[in-house]
Amino acid sequence: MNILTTIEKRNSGEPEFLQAVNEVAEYIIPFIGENPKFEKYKVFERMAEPERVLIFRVPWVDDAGEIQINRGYRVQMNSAIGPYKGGLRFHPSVNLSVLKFLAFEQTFKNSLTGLPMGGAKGGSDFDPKGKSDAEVMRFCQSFMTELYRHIGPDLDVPAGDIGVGKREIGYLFGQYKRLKNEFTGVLTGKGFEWGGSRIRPEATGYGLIYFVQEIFKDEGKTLEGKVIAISGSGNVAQFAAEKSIQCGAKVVTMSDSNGYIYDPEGIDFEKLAFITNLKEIRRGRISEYINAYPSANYVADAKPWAVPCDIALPCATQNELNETDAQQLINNGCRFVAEGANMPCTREAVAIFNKQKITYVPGKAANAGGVAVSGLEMTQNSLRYAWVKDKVDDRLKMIIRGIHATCVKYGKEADGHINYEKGANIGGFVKVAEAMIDQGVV
Ligand SMILES: NC(=O)C1=CN([C@@H]2O[C@H](COP(=O)(O)OP(=O)(O)OC[C@H]3O[C@@H](n4cnc5c(N)ncnc54)[C@H](O)[C@@H]3O)[C@@H](O)[C@H]2O)C=CC1
Ligand SMILES: O=C(O)CCC(=O)C(=O)O
Repeated sequence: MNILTTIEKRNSGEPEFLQAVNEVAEYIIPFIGENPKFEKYKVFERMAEPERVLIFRVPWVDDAGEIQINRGYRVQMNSAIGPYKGGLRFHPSVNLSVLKFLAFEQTFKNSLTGLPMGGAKGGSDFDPKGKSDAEVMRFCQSFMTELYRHIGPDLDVPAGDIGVGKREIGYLFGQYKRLKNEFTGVLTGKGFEWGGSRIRPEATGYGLIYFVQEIFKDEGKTLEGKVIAISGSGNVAQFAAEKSIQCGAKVVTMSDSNGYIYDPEGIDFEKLAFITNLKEIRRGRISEYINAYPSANYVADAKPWAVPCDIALPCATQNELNETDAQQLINNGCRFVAEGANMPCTREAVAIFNKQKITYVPGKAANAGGVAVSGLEMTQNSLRYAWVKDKVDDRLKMIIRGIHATCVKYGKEADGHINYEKGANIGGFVKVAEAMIDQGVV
């Protein structure tokens, strides 16, 4: 039976996970064909099977005194090159398939950073939207009351993802410290005052723009005056927008799960500060933007891909950009797509980008800046030291340059076009695969 048939049979009913595996397989299976040792040691088959999956009950009491029950998960995918590392997602759509796809992607992404981090992901179907701070705290405490047994600074170091920001990391860290009676770097994305790294909040969004700048640099271009469509309005979207504006680009859209805003004059620093306050403090909806800035439009129940732009940065969630969106973006002049989110483009959308030679950068390369700075936070915690902002930012730029170079090395095609997806998948695979062979059949 061929490799993919076995994996598909074993994971039937997990569409997101199989989508992620199929994407990687498209490039890795031919690569394995040219490098038979990887076949002999069944490296790809082993990489597609998590080392461990934890599923647990998370009971908590809401503000009305009612008992609520959610499901918690941690998928510890691969520890060949370092401790498990990857975020926690709190969102009603969370299930095993989604977390396995994210943990699988994370393994390749972490490898690309060049830092010693394995791959993991976790979370819960808990929805923080509409919950009080006290409810979020009680949920986080209950979640950590089980998770703490399975993580540690040299074992597994979770961080944030959708629905998990500084507030949630604080509650999770507080409970871990209380249960273990020790102050260690068991989570990243911590507050600066208690072990967090400078630039970690900004890192995913900034890293995404640094990656686009690397591509433009090779072509002798800059971001000055470029029109950018961004989806999402959370952590990644906000800091991708901030860095884009700093570089002289014009950001015209942002969105949430209810719809998007289109501001043809561009979202400037003041307007972005309004969005940050709206999302991080008031926890409101993006539709409120047009009350403050009436010259912008709000489009309900839609994604921002019909808007003319030079560059599209999907920064919300998986499968948010399909083949119709891809063709519409191209018809409107878009020539660059870089994923701030994990797997936001469907396979059909990517096929259209590849066929029409649109520069497309997958999330495992383009959004690796976040986990890279998490890795630097782990380093600082081990040193019991805190680097200044510029030092972390310089390291982030250096890591992104390295990832770009790896993609070019493995992804350059005969006609000079760079297939970043091919480059990222092969580049991420090689290091993990070699480590797995070195460590025997485990
Ligand atoms: N936070 C980080 O450091 C990293 C995050 N990512 C990825 O970036 C994406 C966004 O994550 P964050 O910004 O951290 O989360 P966040 O919770 O700060 O923001 C999520 C954003 O996505 C929107 N969203 C969620 N579900 C949606 C849906 N079904 N349709 C449309 N919009 C939706 C939300 O309204 C919000 O604007 C995710 O795919 C995440 O896995 C990737 C690398 C690192
Ligand atoms: O910072 C981290 O450890 C995880 C970031 C993350 O979840 C991701 O890269 O998707």
